[in-house]
Amino acid sequence: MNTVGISNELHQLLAGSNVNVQLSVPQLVETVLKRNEAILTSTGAVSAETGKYTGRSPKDKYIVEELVFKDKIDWGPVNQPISEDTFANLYNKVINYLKQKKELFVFNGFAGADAQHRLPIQVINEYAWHNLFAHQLFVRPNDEELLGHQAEFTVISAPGFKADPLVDGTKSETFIIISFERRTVLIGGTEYAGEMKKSVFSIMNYLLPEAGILPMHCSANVGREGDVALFFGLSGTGKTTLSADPSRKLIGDDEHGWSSNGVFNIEGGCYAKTINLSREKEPQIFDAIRFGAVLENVVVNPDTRVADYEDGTLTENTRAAYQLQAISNIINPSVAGHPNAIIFLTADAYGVLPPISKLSKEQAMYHFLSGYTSKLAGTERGVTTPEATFSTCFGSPFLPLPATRYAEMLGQKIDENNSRVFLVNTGWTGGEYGTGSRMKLAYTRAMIQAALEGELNNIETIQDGIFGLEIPLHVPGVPDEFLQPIKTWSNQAAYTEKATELAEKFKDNFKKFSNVSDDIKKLGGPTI
Ligand SMILES: Nc1ncnc2c1ncn2[C@@H]1O[C@H](COP(=O)(O)OP(=O)(O)O)[C@@H](O)[C@H]1O
Ligand SMILES: C=C(OP(=O)(O)O)C(=O)O
Ligand SMILES: [Mn+2]
Repeated sequence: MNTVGISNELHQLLAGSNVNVQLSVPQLVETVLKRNEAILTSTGAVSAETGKYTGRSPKDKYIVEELVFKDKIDWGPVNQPISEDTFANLYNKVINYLKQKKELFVFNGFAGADAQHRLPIQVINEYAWHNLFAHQLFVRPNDEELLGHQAEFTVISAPGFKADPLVDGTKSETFIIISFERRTVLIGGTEYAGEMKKSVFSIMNYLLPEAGILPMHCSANVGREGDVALFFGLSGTGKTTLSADPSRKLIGDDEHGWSSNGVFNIEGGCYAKTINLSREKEPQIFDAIRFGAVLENVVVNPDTRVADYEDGTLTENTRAAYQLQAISNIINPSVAGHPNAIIFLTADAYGVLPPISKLSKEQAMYHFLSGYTSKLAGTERGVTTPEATFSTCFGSPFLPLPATRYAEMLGQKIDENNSRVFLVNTGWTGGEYGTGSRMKLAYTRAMIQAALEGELNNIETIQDGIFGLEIPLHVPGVPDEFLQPIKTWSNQAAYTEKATELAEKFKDNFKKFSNVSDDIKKLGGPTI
């Protein structure tokens, strides 16, 4: 076996296995096709299907309850405890399972584009296409970095290994378990590649705050003047779509750290939704899907091998994974200065939040902690229509520490850097989900452009009567009446009723933040 780059313990455990370490992208593509794990498509990308699991399984995600970490983790439905024994038992079973495979695939690289703050990681895969995904999504080492590479965290993904809940102490056949003590993520039972990247993100959400760095579930790009913008949002709210902007260089589409030097990407690639993807609306993403890219659950014509992005038969959560370099205007390495503008994206299925509004400092903190949005179909198992949710910090599924820890850091950083904050509704307008329609992407882009270019700094605004948000009266390229939700509803009483219902939900949800300052409680939320 080629043992270069395998940690000692694993080396012993996997002795005798045929381990392919650090295959190149062409080698991986070749292997994926040879093993019939995926098919080649007309653009040169490969396309894989993941069977039963086409989105994340949050209910099957655990953190091992280890003494040193026990008091730090925010235990609950997101961070479910699992015992050390349960983990050890599953770990051994997974290793034994992997040893029986004809070949395995290993990627050595980093989480974190900033050399000062990165985490050396190792990803061990049963499937070659998952290893190709790891190559695209994580930060690749150069030759010199590879020589000195010493993994500090290992991700083991064995989708073909299914747990037996009765014996193994899991809830289902699927498990995603993080052990901070053994510095390992163990994944079994699911083929959805997103689990690998999001579990590494969860690890970084634990490790970075200890180093004084704020980890963020956001995309980021930089303008001609070097001005940095962040786009926070839960899945499907537009982080990837809106950060791909021909007039701004992409830093990253999903996970970033904010240190005392500025922001850096945690990843080396993007994971774009491809449902209804068109070259006309999203040219950069469309063109990134070429050789080396991995399509997931996209329906492909078996003869022409043309991908049909309109087809959501397998899932709404169809995806493409590609390295950042597949986008033409990126910043490399993915490191930039402090954010000038911060945008909170929310896909409001009630259709009552303004398409863009300016937030005061208190409102920014209130909305960051609230993290109101809708879970959109597909990304999590079982969600088939938009579901209103409050996801603290716009990323609660990935936060091992209490939300207030991240919020305090954000508040301080916004103060220090005078970053402007906007709330952008990329969800529904003219009525709630079902009667209204999804916000037009071209309008959202126009509003974001205006915000980032400073055009909304000193303009006339009107205060929303229910949420207290400052709504601009005019935005270039967007009809005035579109800016105020009440004007987009045909029945204004119905609007008020729905908006009030949502405002009450905000207030109920915020009750759990008892330690938050009175200013944020009084000035941040709905005014009714
Ligand atoms: N107004 C809008 N703003 C942003 N995205 C929109 C809008 N209308 C429709 N969409 C679609 O919503 C999806 C947003 O998903 P994505 O950018 O991948 O979200 P995230 O990266 O936050 O998970 C894309 O498929 C995009 O085409
Ligand atoms: C990959 C995911 O994130 P996003 O939809 O934000 O890209 C996910 O939540 O599984
Ligand atoms: Mn995304």
